[in-house]
Order: sequence, then structure tokens, then C-alpha cells
Amino acid sequence: MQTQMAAQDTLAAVAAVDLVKVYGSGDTAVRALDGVTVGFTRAQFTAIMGPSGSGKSTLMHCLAGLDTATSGQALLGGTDLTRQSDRVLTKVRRERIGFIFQSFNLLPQLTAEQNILLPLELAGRKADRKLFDHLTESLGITARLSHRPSELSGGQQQRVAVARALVPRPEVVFADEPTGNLDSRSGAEVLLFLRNSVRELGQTVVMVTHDPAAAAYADRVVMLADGRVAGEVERPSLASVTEALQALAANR
Ligand SMILES: Nc1ncnc2c1ncn2[C@@H]1O[C@H](COP(=O)(O)OP(=O)(O)OP(=O)(O)O)[C@@H](O)[C@H]1O
Repeated sequence: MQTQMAAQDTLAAVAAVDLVKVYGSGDTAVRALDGVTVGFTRAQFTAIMGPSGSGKSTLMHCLAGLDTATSGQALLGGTDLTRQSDRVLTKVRRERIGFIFQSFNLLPQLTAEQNILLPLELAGRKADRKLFDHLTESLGITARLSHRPSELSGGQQQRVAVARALVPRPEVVFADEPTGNLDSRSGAEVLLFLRNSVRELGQTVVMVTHDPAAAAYADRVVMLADGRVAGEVERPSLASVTEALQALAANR
């Protein structure tokens, strides 16, 4: 079974194979991931949901090379991130992964345009100017490119962060509660945009969220509970996600 999953998952952009993460040791050890096997298909938008403490952030951090797993595999393309040095992980994060955080994480001293281009600059790559123009226009931030983050609204800052994640055409974009600090309208704009990037650019997007309405923008929802995969919803709607979360809570 495990071997079968592993073979299937190599077709995925990102996959966890029997991934275990234990924080601490002895009596205080916490098994944050307890054997997670899941693949995230290329050019799909997947949401990860589950109760607080179920391991969502830990899973994302292990798959993004931000944290190291205790055992199992965290596969990005053919690379097992659990076996790489810090130096290689830094390079992988810089060159192969796009990040969108709840708190935007833009550099305050740089303009919006400089923030968007920074990951490419750090990687010593040139921006695809056509893609840059297309994305910044679609995101409605063309007139804001020379502004610093403090001169932008929260929604605008997050749209800059979305452009920063997408312009390098990463193998996967990880979004951690990307709408957590936004009003519902700005949040919907960001989610629609992420969904369009999957449809139009073939981008792979994996998003952690608490919000069933946000998860309903995804193609698929993976549910975690107690560090394990506890279910999935394909082509989710607000109703089907809410129902799955209620079923999860009832089974605990
Ligand atoms: N650095 C750490 N040291 C010790 N325990 C940790 C650490 N990080 C997370 N944990 C524990 O691991 C478990 C999973 O945490 P994680 O943050 O992945 O859950 P989550 O589903 O993202 O939660 P939330 O929805 O509240 O953000 C929790 O029991 C948490 O307390």
C-alpha cells in the first residue's frame, strides 16, 4: 500500500510519504505528524484543513523545507527534502517554492515592484517581464508598484505577495492562511486569483486554511486530524466542506 502510494505520489508536484514529525522527546514529546501520506497534484489547488493542532502548519513546513521531519519522505518533484542540508534547503525554498503568508511578509524598505522581484534577484534569475506585467495587471497593482508596503492596504499588500510568489513560476506555491488578515472582499479576490493561476498558468497551489469558504475555492480539500489524513473532499463547496468538518468533529 505504502509503495503504491509512493509510486503514485511521484506524479505529484509535492508529496508526503509516511511523514512523521515529533517535537521534543520523552514525556513532553508531541507527535505532530503521525504517518502522513498524501500527494498534491500538479496544476491543482489543494486546501489543507483540520482542527487546531492537527498538524497543518507542520505538514506545510516539512513539505516546504522550513522544518525537518523525524522520518518519512517530503518530496518536491524528485527531491526528498528530509535528506538535504540546510544550504540545499535554502536554495530549494528560494528557487523552487513560492510562499504566501497570512501577514504578507513584505520588506518595508522596498517598493512593491522590488518586493515582487526580490526572490528572482536572490536566485540570480531574470524576471519574465511579460508574466510580471500580466500578473500585476490582473492583480490590479500596476499603479501601486512604486509604493512601499506601508502605503498599501492589506488587500494590496497581499496581492503584491501573490505576485512575488507567482512571478518566478515556482513548482509549488504554499499559502498559509492567505486570507486570515483580509476582509471578505479582499480575501475573495486573492482566492479567485490563486484559482485562476492554477487554471491559466498551470500553477500548483497548496493552502492551509481554517475557513471553509476559502477552502471552497480549491479543487480538493485534504483534512487532517491528530497528525493524520482524516479525509478528503473533491470539488469542494462551502456545504460539503462544512459537513466534512462537522463529521470530523463528531468522530473525535
Ligand atoms: N515548535 C514546536 N514545539 C513543540 N510542539 C509543537 C511545535 N510546533 C507545533 N507543535 C505541536 O504540534 C502539533 C501540531 O501543530 P501545528 O501548528 O502543525 O497544528 P495546526 O493544525 O497548524 O494548528 P493551528 O490550526 O492552530 O495553526 C500541536 O500539538 C502543536 O502544539
